[in-house]
Amino acid sequence: MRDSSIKRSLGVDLTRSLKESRVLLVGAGGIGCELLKNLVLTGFGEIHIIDLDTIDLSNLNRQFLFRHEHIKKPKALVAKEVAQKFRSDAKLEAYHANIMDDQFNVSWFESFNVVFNALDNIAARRHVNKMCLTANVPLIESGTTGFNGQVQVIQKSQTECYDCTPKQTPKSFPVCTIRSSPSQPIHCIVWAKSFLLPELFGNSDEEAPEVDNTENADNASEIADLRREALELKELRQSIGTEEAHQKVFDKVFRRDIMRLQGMTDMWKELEPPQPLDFAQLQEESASVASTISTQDQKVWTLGENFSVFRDSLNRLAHRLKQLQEKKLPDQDSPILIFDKDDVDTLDFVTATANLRAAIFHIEPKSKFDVKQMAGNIIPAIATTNAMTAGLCVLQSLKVFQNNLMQAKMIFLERSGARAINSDSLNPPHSDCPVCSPVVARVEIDPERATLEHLVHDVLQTELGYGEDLIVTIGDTLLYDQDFTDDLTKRLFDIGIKNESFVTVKDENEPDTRLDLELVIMTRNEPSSDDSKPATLQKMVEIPSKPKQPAQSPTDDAQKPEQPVHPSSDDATVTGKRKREGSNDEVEPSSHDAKRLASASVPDSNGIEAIVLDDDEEGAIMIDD
Ligand SMILES: Nc1ncnc2c1ncn2[C@@H]1O[C@H](COP(=O)(O)OP(=O)(O)OP(=O)(O)O)[C@@H](O)[C@H]1O
Ligand SMILES: [Zn+2]
Repeated sequence: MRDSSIKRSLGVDLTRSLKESRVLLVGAGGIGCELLKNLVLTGFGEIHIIDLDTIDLSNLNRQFLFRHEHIKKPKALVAKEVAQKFRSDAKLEAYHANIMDDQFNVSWFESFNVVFNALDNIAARRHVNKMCLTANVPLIESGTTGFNGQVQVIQKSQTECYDCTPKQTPKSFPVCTIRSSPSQPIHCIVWAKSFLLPELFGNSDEEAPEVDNTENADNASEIADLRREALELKELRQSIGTEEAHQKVFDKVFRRDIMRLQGMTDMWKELEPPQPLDFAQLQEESASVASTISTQDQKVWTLGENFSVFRDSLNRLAHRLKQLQEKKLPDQDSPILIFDKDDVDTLDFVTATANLRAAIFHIEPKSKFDVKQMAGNIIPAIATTNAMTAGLCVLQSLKVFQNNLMQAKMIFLERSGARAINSDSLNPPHSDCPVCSPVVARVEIDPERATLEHLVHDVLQTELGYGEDLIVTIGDTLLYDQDFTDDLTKRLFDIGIKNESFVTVKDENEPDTRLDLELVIMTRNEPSSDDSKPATLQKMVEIPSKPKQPAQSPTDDAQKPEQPVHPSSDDATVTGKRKREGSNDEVEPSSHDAKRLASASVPDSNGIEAIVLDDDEEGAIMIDD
């Protein structure tokens, strides 16, 4: 976009703020590539991009900054290089690194006006959320799955943070369902990917996260049997690479193990018992199968075809393993092969063996394409969802730059509802959120002299007025409480507290208990003089009391805590009252007026008429002109 067009759309003031801004983009994948293009073309002045990964063939269909010649190159560096061509005066900085590395500390985060998350995992999202809260930098969090997308604006003390609502952990299946009584295609796929493949080619001692191995009185004997079976399979590993390997594996997992299960009649009172497969019969059926069958990934293969792909992929994997073994140096660990959705040999093996197992348990088979989605835990990434989400991220960030957090929204992209784009007001922070409810304070220490006692007595008790009853922890490790004073005389550095460590302080004083306190430890650059205190608070902070839990009225019981909260239009921060159940279309008149005003053409301080982009009442994006 030309500068003059940007100015006309955003107004002179906002355009200038963007030009002078310094923003961080975390992740240069599906959303990240789109977002970087938007940021550059909208005129953001300085953009830092970080991504730990290199470019893969499977990224090219939607991560449009990348081309075939970029495969194996760092995403962040290529993204910077390509986006620079859109606007030569944009200042871009790229890091091929993990955002969780220590070098990206609170002070570094503080140097940005806004941070954009375009990540694909909870751990990194949580980390950036915490860093932004501590550095008091607004965060625009985003994510997509298939046709669904979400954008959330997070600002310390004013909105919900990423961790205010619990996040779903990936689904796991009980070990007995996977190993003895599958009833869905996914059970057979998890068995092939997380049990059979690792037993034959991988690290079978590692527990797969999607298999729940918890033992209890009901499944103890079954688990003992399964251990024995696994041991037999391990022995079979020796035969891998020989002519008869596929028959040995087949006879064990698709015949003998199944006959044992069949014999457990109690299990099959309600269900149809499993039927072992016959090697000779399938050998015959597969004789006429074309050798190209495994390339037909949208077709659901017949039993004979699955048998053929099983035999063929087992040979391919065995050959690869042998080659790796031959190259292995004496001091290296034994080579292994692990599942990767983009590794055709492992995907063929998992598809074929999952389908053979599905036939045994009377479960519908799946195409290789479907198995790839299910085994890779992937919901297909859709380029247009990413593009729309990235656009919405920028629109939301404009409100932050306009100091207009009241107008910022939680945005949802959906395919199923009446509208593609829906919005909701931002919720205030949850008072019991372990991440954003603590008060943050900084403590400067002289690393040579400061002990835990200096922290507890000088800073917490003398400066901040804590009583005797407090608990000090770092991560999950207890540093101090009234009954544990062993480390008091030790130097902070010697008990694992370094520059930018987070130390949590909990007040145990009843009844007037203060909110939790998060201390960020900052080491002094210059050694301090001997008569100065080794640990001091950088700036005094107020630590309010914990809010008392209100007595619940009967009507409160009907309200779920997750329900959205409307901001009241005249509040400085996002606080407000709960929306009534089923009142999605309810509009507050005062906020309505505010929105109409914001979306009208208004002359800015230079008299230029700005066309302001905004959400309308219904959640759609509107451009007034
Ligand atoms: N801790 C981290 N530090 C830096 N970048 C990260 C971190 N965790 C994830 N990322 C990056 O975030 C991006 C997320 O993008 P996306 O969701 O499109 O995933 P992808 O790995 O590119 O694609 P897919 O998983 O669908 O094959 C990836 O490029 C990934 O490397
Ligand atoms: Zn929170």
